[in-house]
Amino acid sequence: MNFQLALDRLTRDRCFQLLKETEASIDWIEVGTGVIKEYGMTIVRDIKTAYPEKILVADMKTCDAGQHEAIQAFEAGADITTVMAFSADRTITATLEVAKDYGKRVMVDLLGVTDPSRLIELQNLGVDLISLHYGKDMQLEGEMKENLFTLIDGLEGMEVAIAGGINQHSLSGLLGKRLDTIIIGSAITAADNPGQTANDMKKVVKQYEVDH
Ligand SMILES: O=C([C@H](O)CO)[C@H](O)[C@H](O)COP(=O)(O)O
Repeated sequence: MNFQLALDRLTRDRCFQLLKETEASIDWIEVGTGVIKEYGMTIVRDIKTAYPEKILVADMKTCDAGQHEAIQAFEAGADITTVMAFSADRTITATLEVAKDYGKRVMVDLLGVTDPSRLIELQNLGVDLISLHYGKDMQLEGEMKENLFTLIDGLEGMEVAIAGGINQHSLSGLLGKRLDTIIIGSAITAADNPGQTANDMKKVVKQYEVDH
């Protein structure tokens, strides 16, 4: 299972500091939407240059102009760019086409999607990587709900990531689910000791994999 660190609402210096402290525990680095809005594609480029061996996810959250934004992300060095599942099909296919040209990938963000039939449509469009997402603002109303998983009931042939306020307490409850990537942001980035927290959380995941 991949462990993805989401860098959100942070300064550039803090992003690099956090990466230094956590790099041994993380597999994928996500440059968060707000960080990209603050610093542009330059920070995606600079992080990929500093960590070429890590998979870099540019959380573009594209919802239109798919071709242009995917080119921006991949030219900056992203391995994966994100596009919103509610976007027009044409936006999603345009993003997928660019990814194919670059030999890169697209993660489709399911934020706001409640109808499982959209998953079938996405699969028919050629999507092979999705993220279940309980948004930052939704988190103000409580923790991620179990019904998020109904979206992927019976789903096969797609890699599944999950994000949304996952912390040291909720992590273990996710490990029995059909998940390929766990995305963690503030539980690590706002921790007193991010390096230790990332290490502890990664250990829980690794131990689960050893046991199952
Ligand atoms: O995508 C995210 C969110 O929409 C803010 O841009 C976060 O990266 C994702 O939710 C993970 O962060 P946490 O919820 O803080 O774990």
